[in-house]
Amino acid sequence: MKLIDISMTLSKETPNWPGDTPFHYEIAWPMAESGSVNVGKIEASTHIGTHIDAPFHYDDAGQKTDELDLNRYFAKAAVIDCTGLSEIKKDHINFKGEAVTAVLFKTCAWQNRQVFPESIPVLGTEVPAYLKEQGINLIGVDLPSVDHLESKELPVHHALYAQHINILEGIVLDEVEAGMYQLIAMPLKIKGGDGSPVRAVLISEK
Ligand SMILES: Nc1ccccc1C(=O)C[C@H](N)C(=O)O
Ligand SMILES: [Zn+2]
Ligand SMILES: [Zn+2]
Repeated sequence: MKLIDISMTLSKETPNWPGDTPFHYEIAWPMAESGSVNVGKIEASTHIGTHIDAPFHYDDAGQKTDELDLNRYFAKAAVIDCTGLSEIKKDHINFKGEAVTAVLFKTCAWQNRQVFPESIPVLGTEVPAYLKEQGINLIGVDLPSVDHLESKELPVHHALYAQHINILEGIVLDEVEAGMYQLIAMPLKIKGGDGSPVRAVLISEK
């Protein structure tokens, strides 16, 4: 069984959403002071790097990070190659395989992970209803958002939410072939949270 890491590295080079809290790590209590151990301290937006959005991120009444159903993040997942598309339409979505509950879109549109992208491909607003019909309850993108970066209305976030589909953002799929995998991407149990960084991995079904 081979794990494929599809997570971004968290460091001071990890680009944050413009204006949001950057990632910061420091050794707050070095061994020389504590006498026994190095102890670190972290600060960051909950939407840093590879992360999930809790529905509370886009709806005040939505589910919080600690209330999420973890089954969704331990899922049979189809990776779909959408390289070069500026809008992903439902015709691009073809996967075979039973009991698939997650679809991961490989766009390869965010190559340099040390810089926040200027523009990104988006999902067509008809895609969520189609995915729901296929039994999907989680989608993932190799991008910092499922909507246009300037969007304030977040039509795709809301269209997914209306279909009870959760969102995983910032995965790295450049080296991953289209096909079927087991996905594991567990959010931290942050009480009242609006999202969480995750360590996302795939296990090949082959
Ligand atoms: N961190 C932010 C700060 C301000 C405005 C949006 C964001 C976002 O994170 C939006 C993005 N669609 C996201 O869910 O990750
Ligand atoms: Zn997010
Ligand atoms: Zn989002």
